[in-house]
This record gives sequence, structure tokens and C-alpha cells, in this order.
Amino acid sequence: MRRYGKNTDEDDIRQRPNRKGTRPRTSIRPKHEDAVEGMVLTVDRGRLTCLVDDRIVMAMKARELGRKAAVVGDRVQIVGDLSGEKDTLARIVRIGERSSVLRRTADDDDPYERVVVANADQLAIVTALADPEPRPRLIDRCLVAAYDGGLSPLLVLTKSDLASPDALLEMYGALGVPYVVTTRDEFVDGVAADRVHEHLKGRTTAFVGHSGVGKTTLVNALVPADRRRTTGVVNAVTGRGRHTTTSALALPLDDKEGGWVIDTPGVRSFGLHHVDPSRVILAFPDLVPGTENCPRACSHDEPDCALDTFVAEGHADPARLYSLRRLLATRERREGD
Ligand SMILES: Nc1nc2c(ncn2[C@@H]2O[C@H](COP(=O)(O)OP(=O)(O)OP(=O)(O)O)[C@@H](O)[C@H]2O)c(=O)[nH]1
Ligand SMILES: [Zn+2]
Repeated sequence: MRRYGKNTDEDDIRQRPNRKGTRPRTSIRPKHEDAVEGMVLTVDRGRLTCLVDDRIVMAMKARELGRKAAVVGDRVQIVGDLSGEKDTLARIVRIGERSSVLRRTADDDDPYERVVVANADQLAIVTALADPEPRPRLIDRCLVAAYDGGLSPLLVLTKSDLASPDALLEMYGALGVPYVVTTRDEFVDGVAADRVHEHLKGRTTAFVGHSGVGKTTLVNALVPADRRRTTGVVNAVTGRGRHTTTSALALPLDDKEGGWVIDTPGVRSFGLHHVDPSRVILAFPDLVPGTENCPRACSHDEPDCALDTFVAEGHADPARLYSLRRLLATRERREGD
């Protein structure tokens, strides 16, 4: 059961979309005509590191924004001192509409689901093939979070020097999720990074993965230390050249083809309580026509669901329906998720 307290810090806590579409939007405020657009790169205790043109500007949220929090990846309007000089602090006066949202789950320290990354178009789910063992249920939950939040998933299977990817690839074959397999030696000559990079060009990709799967190794290979320094991101945040907050961190890929890597150190699982099956099924366009005869608000995982007949009549591959139901079944949280 979700609780909505009075003193939550944002209005991004998951709510069902308002049917009438009357959810309040940030209104245009003519008094900020001079505002400049920036992108939020990381957040640390109310201080937001933003990229404005090619400058790093520290900012905080203007009071007028109320409870709505700006998160990594947000396109924001900023006013005030935009010089990027030391000890300056600008103000974020508007948060742009988001094309996608990645939410992390509520946990013991914080009972609310929150948006942690905005506007990413891809979710890279990093899983080791061994050490630690792959956790298909966790992968499935990541896939649901991606489909629900409007991101396209990418499976990155690491440590293929320790175990074969065949079993996992067979399991995810019916889903048609793009994947990359990497192995230890390839990190030395850069081949692994190049192969992953092929999928990242010009896109904003949030990386998630359980501790120990090799996410840091991969992100470091994709974004070398010197490029981190050129942006000044890391130093601007901690002053120590190390990213120590639990916030996500946006790192630029090379200038030539562009794109961003968003590392998410704190995101281990996602709250899926309010996932709407009708949004998940959009990732299964071959099954969508079969839902026409479903009962109202069908969960697609119940006896009257019309998809069984649809598949039995040969209109779609049973493996696809099986995969859809497997994903939908992960919405209920279990021990270890
Ligand atoms: N055998 C093998 N080991 C790897 C590979 N990639 C990374 N590792 C090792 O796996 C361990 C964990 O790698 P990290 O990159 O720190 O993993 P992480 O997912 O960032 O883990 P945390 O830092 O705990 O969040 C390290 O000892 C790496 O050297 C690989 O392809 N093969
Ligand atoms: Zn149904």
C-alpha cells in the first residue's frame, strides 16, 4: 500500500494519469523571459549540476516550483548567475515536460517511489552471466519499468568469459530485446566498449545493474576519465574528483556522434505497483489486436483475457504471450527484488 504524506518533496510520486488531463502543468512565466535552457547532470542535496551551453552551472530549485523535483536528464530553464564561476548559484525556474521517466522503488529509508532519471530513451540492463548469477526476475522487472516509463531496453550481458549467454538469450529471444555480450579481455582493447557504444550513439541511455555485474567497468570504458574531467561534472559535485552521491550522473559520450550515458548507482529495483498493463502491452504490438475482445481493464493475466483465444487461433506466437505474462507477473514485489 502506498502512502502519500503531506511533506513529500515532489509531485512526481507516481499517480494515475488524470483522465481529464487536467494535471497541472508548469505555466509559462513571462517574468523569466531571460531564462536559459540547461540539462541536469546530477543532483546532490538540493544542488543541481547543470550543463548550460558548454558550461557547468550549479543551481537550486526556485521556490516557485513547489514540490516538483528536477532530476537527472531534466531539461530546465535557469535564471541568475550562469557564468559557471566558482561559488555561484543559479535558479531553476521551470522543468520541461518529460519524454520518459525512470522511477526507483520505494525503500526503507524513503517510502515514496521517485523519478530518478528523466528523458532517457534507452535503459541498458547490465547483467553478469556469472559472479553474480543472473537474476531473470530482476531483468524482467527492469524491462517492465522500461516499457512503462517509455524507454527502450537494451540487455548488456557481461562476463561471458565465465559463462555462456545462451540460456539467457533463449529466454529473452521471444521478447526481441536488443543485446550485447561482453567479455573480460575485450575491455583491455576497447572492443567491448565499441560494441556497446554502437547501441548508444546519439541516444540517452540510463544504465542499471546490480552490484558487481561490471557496470562501473563498462561505464568507465565508455566514458574515459579525461572526458569526465572536461565536463567538470565530477569535480563540480564533490570537489574531490569522485562521484559519491547516490544520485544518477549523466556523462557525455564523444562529441562526434553524441549521446549520454546516465549512470545510476542507487537504482537497484523499480516500483512497479502502478504499472498499467495497457502500457506494457504496447511493447507487444503483435498482441495488441488480440486485446480488442478483452474484458474492460483486463490485466491480460486472467481467465477471461482474450489473448488466449487470439494465440490459440494462430494470430500470434504463444511464446510472446508467455513472455508478456511473465513480465506482468513481476509487478508484485517479492523477497529479493
Ligand atoms: N570475469 C570478468 N570480470 C569482470 C568483467 N567485467 C568486470 N569484471 C569484474 O567484476 C567486478 C565488479 O565490477 P564493477 O565494474 O566494479 O561492477 P559494478 O557493477 O560497478 O559493481 P559495484 O561497483 O559494486 O556497483 C570487478 O572485480 C571487475 O573486475 C568481465 O567481463 N569478466
Ligand atoms: Zn486481456
